[in-house]
Amino acid sequence: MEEMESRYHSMTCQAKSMYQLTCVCGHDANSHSQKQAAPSAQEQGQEGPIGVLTDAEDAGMWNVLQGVWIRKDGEDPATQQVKKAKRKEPIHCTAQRWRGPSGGLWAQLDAAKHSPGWVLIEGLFLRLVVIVVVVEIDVMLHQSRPWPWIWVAGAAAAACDRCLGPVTRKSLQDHLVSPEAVLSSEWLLASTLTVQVSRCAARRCQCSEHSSSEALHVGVFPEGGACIYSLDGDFRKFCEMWGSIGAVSLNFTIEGNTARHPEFEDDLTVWMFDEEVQHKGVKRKLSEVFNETKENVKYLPGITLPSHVKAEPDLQKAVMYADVLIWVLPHQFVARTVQNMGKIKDTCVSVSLIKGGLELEGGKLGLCSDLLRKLLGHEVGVLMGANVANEVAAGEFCEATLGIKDKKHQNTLVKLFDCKTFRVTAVDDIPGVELCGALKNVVALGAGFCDGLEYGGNTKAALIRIGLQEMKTFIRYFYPEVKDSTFLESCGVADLITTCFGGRNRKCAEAFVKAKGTKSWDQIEKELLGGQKLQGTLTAQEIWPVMQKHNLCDKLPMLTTIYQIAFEDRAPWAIVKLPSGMPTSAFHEDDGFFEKK
Ligand SMILES: NC(=O)C1=CN([C@@H]2O[C@H](COP(=O)(O)OP(=O)(O)OC[C@H]3O[C@@H](n4cnc5c(N)ncnc54)[C@H](O)[C@@H]3O)[C@@H](O)[C@H]2O)C=CC1
Ligand SMILES: O=C(CO)COP(=O)(O)O
Repeated sequence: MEEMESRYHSMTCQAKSMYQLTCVCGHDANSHSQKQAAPSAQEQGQEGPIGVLTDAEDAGMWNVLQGVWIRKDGEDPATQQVKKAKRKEPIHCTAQRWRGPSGGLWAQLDAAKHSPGWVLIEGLFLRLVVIVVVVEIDVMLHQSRPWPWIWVAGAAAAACDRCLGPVTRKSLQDHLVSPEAVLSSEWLLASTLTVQVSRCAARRCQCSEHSSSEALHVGVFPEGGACIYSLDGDFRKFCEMWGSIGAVSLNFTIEGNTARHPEFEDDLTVWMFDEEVQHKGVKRKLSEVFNETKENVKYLPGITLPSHVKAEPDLQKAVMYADVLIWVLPHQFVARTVQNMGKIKDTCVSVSLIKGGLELEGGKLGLCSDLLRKLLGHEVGVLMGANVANEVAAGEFCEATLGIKDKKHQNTLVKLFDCKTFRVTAVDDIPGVELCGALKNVVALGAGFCDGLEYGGNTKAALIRIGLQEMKTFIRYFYPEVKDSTFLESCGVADLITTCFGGRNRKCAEAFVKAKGTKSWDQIEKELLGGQKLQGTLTAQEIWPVMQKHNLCDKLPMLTTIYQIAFEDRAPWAIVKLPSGMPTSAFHEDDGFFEKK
């Protein structure tokens, strides 16, 4: 788990500076090294007697800023065994230093605090070392792209952006070496390869701000992982650049945000459940048409998505390198999809946009995100809100609520999703967010009945209010810890309103009433949704046995009535004949809804 966290963390831009070894006196490794005259890159490898122990000016503590340190165990620093490990606590060193054959400077661990060993405090050729586990080498090698230096190039390009504008990845790749060369290489050889990369970056960066000596060096450990060095050790600049490589392997990013945040990779892969569609009079695969036209002609016609969004019909290929899986499919397909997914990265995190999929499990109400968490074995957050798809795709302003516990993931995911037209607020209330998303679809059926009966705005507003009240009662029954404030987020009241006015559940429920019992829900779904799926009816069926089992029907008269109209032939007008004596409001000022100071 620690390893997983470390890997994922390393891909986050928030982790920018944390792998850096810094002396606790406040200097970073670089500033220490600048106590002496800074030699050229070529000279650095020769500085100090190779393999001879020397005394530095200071013994002391070093901080591992990016959480990972490189060490050798045992008394003898000449050992070939190099280990990477996660570490948050400072490292205590003696004043003993040892310079390895490739110029790496090792400090002896203080035996009073650690088991015998050595820690790398300066990297090859340079004054400071930054070790970053970015991507596993096998992942890089099996990418359809030519070679991992694409990612390196991404960093180099970002480094040059300020002076030259974007440098294309293609042009940088021309200078790069083959992956096989690295696989067969020793770790020291990898450092030779880095020179080629840095030359490549330097050639493209000729402004006074980025001299060639500021280029990045990137090496690859034979056992996996990448190692990034800044040549002359300008730590601040390096940190800025680090952001661009740290999360650059996020395979799934939100279009638009990739342009704003260079730390996310451009590619956005969408697993597209393949089906045949008629396109310009010819039967073709949906994914093929999408990749050609960038339009999902079946599910989101009329919207052209940017060129870096790619459809992948092969589920296993689509997910195998993803760092973030974003779940947006009707909940009835979730379990089957997970079963067919094959291997995913250990460090993956999921975000579910799925509204529905509730299940009673041993008296507890299970959520779709619980199922995903159980099947996938990794962190699952939820993103819900007033987000009718075609409006979001058209770039109209809206908000969403991210429910997630883990702060590290929260920061990255907010950055991934949040933009000017899609504002994301994070809360740590997963059940509150997710259940609001699921239940509002049932209330929307009530709003649709109301429209089918051609009642006016006041009536619908009353239904929305009562619906929100019942949502809260239901949710609190199973999850008493759910916060009142969650209902005021986009996932609560806002999603309820938009769905009751513009959603598919509303639309189908209106048609259901107008058909006066002549059409089934399946028929209406087929006629009106063109292959899309209705979630509110399924969710109503999911919660009904739960409400019965827990004697909630009396407390939830509107949800009960909606179910009875939808599935038990109750007359639609019953929606406005709710029993009297219901609580007039679940939201009194004194129950915490308006959070007290
Ligand atoms: N459409 C919307 O406005 C929003 C939808 N959601 C939620 O996202 C989830 C998905 O909804 P939509 O994208 O609207 O889907 P949808 O209701 O339009 O259903 C069609 C989708 O299901 C996929 N599909 C069909 N058969 C499949 C199968 N056998 N296996 C896997 N996938 C299959 C199709 O490829 C297509 O992407 C739902 O839980 C919904 O509540 C959340 C926010 C907004
Ligand atoms: O969830 C949605 C908007 O946030 C979409 O709602 P419908 O499924 O009712 O269209």
